[in-house]
Formats: sequence, structure tokens, C-alpha cells
Amino acid sequence: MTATVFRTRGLTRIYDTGKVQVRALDGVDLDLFESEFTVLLGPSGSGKSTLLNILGGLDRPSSGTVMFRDIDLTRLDDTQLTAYRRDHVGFVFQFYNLVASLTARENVQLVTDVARDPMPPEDALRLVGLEARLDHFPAELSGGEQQRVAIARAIAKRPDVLLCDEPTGALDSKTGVQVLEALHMVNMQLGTATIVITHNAAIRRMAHRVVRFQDGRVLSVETNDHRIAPQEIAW
Ligand SMILES: Nc1ncnc2c1ncn2[C@@H]1O[C@H](COP(=O)(O)OP(=O)(O)OP(=O)(O)O)[C@@H](O)[C@H]1O
Repeated sequence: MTATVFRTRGLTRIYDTGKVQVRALDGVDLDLFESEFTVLLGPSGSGKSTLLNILGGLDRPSSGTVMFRDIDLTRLDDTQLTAYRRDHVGFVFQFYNLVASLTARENVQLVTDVARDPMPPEDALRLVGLEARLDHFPAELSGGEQQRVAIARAIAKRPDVLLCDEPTGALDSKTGVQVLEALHMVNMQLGTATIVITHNAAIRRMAHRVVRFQDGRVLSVETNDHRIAPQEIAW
């Protein structure tokens, strides 16, 4: 049996907006596993991003526990949480947040220059299929290529987990599939536990495990017996 990378118990996040309290997460018990590719599905507002932000140490729960391996993230102070993010977590968001005045290689270098055990930026860009675009600026790259630079930037520090919030949300099917191929390669070659939020149900078919959310709770967890290749996915 594969070891768990994340274990949440009774995870609850309440946003207090003054007039109303929103239970974004409402007692989530969830195990996610080392090296697995997990897809999080669910309607808008069901709590997916809130969960991802807590797993990534960007936010804290109101109650409950979240273990990363044998570390209880809820017990870390702010400095320790920052160190956890820096050493263990790669993030990919819907919008790429690349520095426009830097090339693809230089955007990745921003991270590798300060990481503890980085891979060369060229290796990270090769892994996502961009070896021919090293010296291109973001404006010279397609949306899918820019997202792949963002993935290279996220994985160049060799994180243990890669957390992706709608990574194909801004992309059409053809370029979106290239981004999924890049995530698949990272997961296969580096064994990085990869957790992907998507509204696109077609993507669930490439996952090891699919978690469905509703109203801040886990509705179901399914394991895919037959995964399909990213190239077979279309939307
Ligand atoms: N900073 C905040 N302040 C108040 N309420 C918030 C805040 N962030 C999220 N929420 C609320 O918490 C609930 C869960 O939001 P969350 O973003 O986690 O959902 P989601 O499933 O990721 O949605 P989407 O698919 O639209 O991104 C929603 O009702 C949302 O309005």
C-alpha cells in the first residue's frame, strides 16, 4: 500500500465575513497518496481551492488536522509554514504569473537560484517539452507554453507535492492537453504527488484517484482502474 502524503481529519474552514459565516470546508477526512495523480472535482464554491490552499500552507483551517507525512501543518508557526511551502510544495494556478521581461529559462531560474536542491532550469523545461523555447519571452509563447513554463518553474525545485488550481482553465482543448501531458510527465518521471483541481470532468480519466466535493464535504473518492493518456482527452 502506498504511503499517505496528506491526511486530513475533521478539516473545517469557516470564513467569517461579518454578517454570515461560510463553511468552506465542513469536516473533511481525506487521504492522498505519495506519487499519485489526484483530480479534485466539484461545483463552484464546494471548497476545492480552500482545501488546496490549506494543503499548500497558504491558509490555515479553523479546526481539524492536516498531516503532511508526519508533520502536523496546523502546529507550524508562520516561519515554519513558509519553510514547508518553500521546501516541499510547487504551485500552478490558472494564470501563469510569469515575469514578462524574463525568458522562459530566466523565469525558472528565479526559483532554482534560491532552492536547496534544484534541477537545472533547462532540465525542468525539457521535462515539459519546451527545450526549443528556452530563450523565448512569455509574449512569444502560446498560453499552453506559458503554463508549461509555470509548471517547469514549480517543479524545478523538486517539490514533493505539486498543487494545481485549474491549470487548464484558460486553455483550449489542444493546448490544454499539452499542459496535461507535462503534468503527467512530471508525475511519472519525478514521482511528484500531483493534485489537480478542475471543472473539466474529462480530466478525471487520467487520474489515479478522483475526489468529488460538494458543500465543503467529500462526496466520493474513486480509484481509476484504467487511466487514459492525456492525448486521449478532449473537451
Ligand atoms: N476569502 C474568503 N472569504 C469569504 N468566503 C470565502 C473566501 N474564500 C472562499 N470563500 C467561500 O468559501 C466557499 C468555498 O470556496 P472555494 O474557493 O474553496 O470553492 P471552489 O470549489 O474552489 O470553487 P471554484 O471551483 O469556483 O474555484 C465558497 O462559498 C466561497 O464563496
